[in-house]
Amino acid sequence: MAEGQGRKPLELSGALDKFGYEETTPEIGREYVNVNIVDDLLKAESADDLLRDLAITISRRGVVFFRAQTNLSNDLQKEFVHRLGQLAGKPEESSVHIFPLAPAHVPEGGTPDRHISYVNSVGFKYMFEKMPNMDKRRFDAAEWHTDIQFEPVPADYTSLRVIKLPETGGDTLWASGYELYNRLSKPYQSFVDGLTVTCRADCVLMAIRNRGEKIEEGERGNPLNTGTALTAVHPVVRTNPVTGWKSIFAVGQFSKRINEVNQYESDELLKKFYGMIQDNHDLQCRFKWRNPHDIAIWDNRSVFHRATFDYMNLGERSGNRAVGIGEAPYFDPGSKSRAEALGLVKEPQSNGAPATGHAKACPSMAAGGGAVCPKMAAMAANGAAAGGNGMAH
Ligand SMILES: O=C(O)CCC(=O)C(=O)O
Ligand SMILES: [Fe+2]
Repeated sequence: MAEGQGRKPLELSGALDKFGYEETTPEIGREYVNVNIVDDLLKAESADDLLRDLAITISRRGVVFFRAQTNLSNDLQKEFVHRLGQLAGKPEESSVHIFPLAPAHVPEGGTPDRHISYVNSVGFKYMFEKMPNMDKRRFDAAEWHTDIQFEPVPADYTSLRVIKLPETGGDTLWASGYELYNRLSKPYQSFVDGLTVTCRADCVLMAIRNRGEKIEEGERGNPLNTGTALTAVHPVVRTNPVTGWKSIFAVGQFSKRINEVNQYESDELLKKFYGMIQDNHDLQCRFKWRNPHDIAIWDNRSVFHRATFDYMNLGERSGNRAVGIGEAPYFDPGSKSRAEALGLVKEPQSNGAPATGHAKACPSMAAGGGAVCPKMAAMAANGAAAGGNGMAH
């Protein structure tokens, strides 16, 4: 049995209830208002309860934001992300990731630190200019991905604190992997459950080949993350140990090949998952960085994210990223989708379309086969909006 399989999801204690927040969209994202991570959480008397509840909240909402955390140093940011993971039950051997390449550019005032990745526009420019076949479009919007998916033991929580902002632009987007899974029909879910995907860091391997850069071969946050292969096999449907919910995990630039099907089918499936994110913007959220030291923390097990490179003439953008290492990904066949766990599953009609509102209560429509409700048809003819269960008859 894979490690973590059968693990019980974590429950909130309510420790965070005293803080105000706004849900970014119904599906994903939460922004806490007027909370200082250092004073109100890390150094609070009940820090463990607060941080455990925050980890659970990040895992449930996918991504959480705090504004203007000006007293959060690199060291505290690393401690923060590591403690979130520990309190949410990550294995003892997992710590904070070391990116396999040394940063191409440590921004002014930044100290070289192998546990911090500098997400810096000057560094990107340097990197992109040296990349063959880098077309304009890919320069404007990075690709959807989940961080360091090429490691055998990849990320749980990533924290990104943006320190230097352009005049405008540089928003980051997140998309819910839970909801990608929810939007597949039952037979499709059964088909993808249990498949595996090979992930590889081609961009890093290319930098080594083309620019002769040296790889960090020592432990990168876990004894299993070593060597130069930068390749791992993971489940296509991953169970999040904190929520117990299933998520599609095979999305983005590192996901190369679905192993149990032929090349053509693998290409099709990967394209389908990626396309579902692009076609369903109601499972995404977008964050506008407004102040230096705004911070986002997300759960890479169940969300994807994407940077926007639309600010190149509008000033430098620079962020400090600390990435926690979680557990080896697993698929627990006993786990549920988020919709099933929360009782949000809609009953399918015989034509496969989900029955909602009036359609559930109406005897004509419940008969299926595309039968039309006479009352709704009459109301539509009168120009009235038909909806809700209030029209049951
Ligand atoms: O710069 C951004 O908006 C996000 C970059 C990114 O992918 C990351 O920090 O993991
Ligand atoms: Fe990333």
